Amino acid sequence: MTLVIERLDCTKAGVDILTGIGGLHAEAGRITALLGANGAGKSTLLRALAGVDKAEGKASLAGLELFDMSPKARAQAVYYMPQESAPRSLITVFEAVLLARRTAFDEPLPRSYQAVGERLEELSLTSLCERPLAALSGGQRQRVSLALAAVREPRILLLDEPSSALDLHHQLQLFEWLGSSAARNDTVVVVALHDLSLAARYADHLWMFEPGRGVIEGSPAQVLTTQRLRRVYHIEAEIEWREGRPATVVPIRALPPNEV
Ligand SMILES: Nc1ncnc2c1ncn2[C@@H]1O[C@H](COP(=O)(O)OP(=O)(O)OP(=O)(O)O)[C@@H](O)[C@H]1O
Repeated sequence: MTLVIERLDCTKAGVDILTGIGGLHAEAGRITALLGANGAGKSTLLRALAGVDKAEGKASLAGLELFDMSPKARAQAVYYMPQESAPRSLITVFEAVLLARRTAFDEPLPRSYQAVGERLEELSLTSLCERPLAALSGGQRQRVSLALAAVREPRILLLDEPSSALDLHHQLQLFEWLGSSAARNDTVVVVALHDLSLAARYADHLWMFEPGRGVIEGSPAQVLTTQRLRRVYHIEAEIEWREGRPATVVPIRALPPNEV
């Protein structure tokens, strides 16, 4: 199963944010990372796919035409997790995740309890399940946001910088969990990321905003080149390879405009 974006255009407040984006694929069961500089349009692309931002286009997954779906069906099939983490509410972690599950599934309560328990366990949140959302740290709230997303079991999961508040242990744990969860559930997972080493290591496929070319796609080995990092991020960088693929991107220095 593959998400295919044939074309996508998005205008906000009279400004063209995305024009002529197309020719993009994201295979189910794999992690696709979405890369690009600040303001390139990563969040807008994910929000447009989810129907959160108004956009025109043609995108499909196994015969499902995203832009022809009712808002309700689209909200069930495609979930967008924003950069901001779960709200500082007084309901507990368990209640919040259970509510998300019950909103998405009409099922017997014990089944919901089981699904919620499993997701909390997988994301190391069991010990926090009685804690109000307002009493969590930033990283803990970001992991709760992931549980809120995962428990809905969308066919397409779009994550906007899901590891920005996480310590190193939880970053690695998140991407390992994401990879196995995508494969187990045959979910299309697209993750907007600034950390190129995480993208190199965990993504099978990359989409990258490149000035003048829209969004290009390819394997980490095809996309992550030092020349392209100069053009996209205006940096000098070294790329370390392990087992035939880029493993770590080491930023060396920010380039002044006359060197890009
Ligand atoms: N409501 C809006 N009205 C006008 N322009 C907007 C609006 N929202 C976003 N933009 C512009 O759209 C462009 C893309 O923004 P977007 O948030 O998608 O970028 P991004 O790649 O996710 O950036 P970042 O890495 O900083 O999160 C930016 O230039 C931004 O200023």
